[in-house]
Amino acid sequence: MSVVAQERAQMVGDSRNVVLSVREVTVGFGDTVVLDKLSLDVYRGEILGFVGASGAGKSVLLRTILGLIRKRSGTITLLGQDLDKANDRQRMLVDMRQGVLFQHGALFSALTVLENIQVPMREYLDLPRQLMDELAYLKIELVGLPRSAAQKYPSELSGGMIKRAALARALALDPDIVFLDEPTSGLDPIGAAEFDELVAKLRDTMGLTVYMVTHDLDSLLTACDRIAVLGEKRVLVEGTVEDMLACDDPWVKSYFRGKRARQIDRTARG
Ligand SMILES: Nc1ncnc2c1ncn2[C@@H]1O[C@H](COP(=O)(O)OP(=O)(O)OP(=O)(O)O)[C@@H](O)[C@H]1O
Repeated sequence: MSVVAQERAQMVGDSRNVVLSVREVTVGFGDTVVLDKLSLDVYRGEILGFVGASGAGKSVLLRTILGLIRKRSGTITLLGQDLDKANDRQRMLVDMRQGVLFQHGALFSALTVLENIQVPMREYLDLPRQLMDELAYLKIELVGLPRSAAQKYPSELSGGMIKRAALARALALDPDIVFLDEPTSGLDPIGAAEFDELVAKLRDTMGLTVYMVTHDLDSLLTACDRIAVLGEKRVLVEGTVEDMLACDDPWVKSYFRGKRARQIDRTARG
């Protein structure tokens, strides 16, 4: 957790303020169980990196948390609200306090960047046009896009700009938590590192909590405060990079102690 986030957490008297709590969640399709009694906590102000082998169920968990897939059992408490017990209004309030950046950005191609950012505002708020424009421009600035990007369509943007525009849309309602699904996939290493820096900056300045599904070792090793590894249908191990290095699970070992990881570690240590 960053110093700023820690200070903020201490101010409210709880340095381990849980924003998302997943308890014994089981999800399956037909005869196949994908997640089996999986539990995971995400704390306020942290960047949690969620990693696991391809097909392990990272997207399934994310979609379950977002209410897009029905779980078989277990509880998910987001921002203090047990999602199973939420009525429509409570669900809407939780939805307003979370932002999502789907893989590949998932911007509406027929809308400009400005209009894309305004989609959540139109859905949840009743604001005059001029105010919505001002707010959207603020988000554009926040994610490091030039003002001129506002009137562009997604097809006119580079991959990195699309990610930033999608992040701006995820931040449209000043959420408490953002879910990022493979945010740096498709970006070159410099673009990916810049995106990671942006996410860390937003966490520091806005006190944002970040749940990041990623395969990107650089992100995991340099941007994330904590890492959770999905395997065998549950969270195999969670903790710091050191905890990953100390883990004896073969997949975790090969992932975090492989050649690529050693290269990143050497670069980080200068
Ligand atoms: N709607 C669905 N119906 C049936 N099976 C599904 C459905 N969605 C996902 N699955 C299965 O659940 C398993 C986990 O898939 P998921 O997409 O969550 O993996 P992942 O960890 O996100 O993989 P990747 O890193 O490759 O994106 C896979 O075997 C997939 O085929």
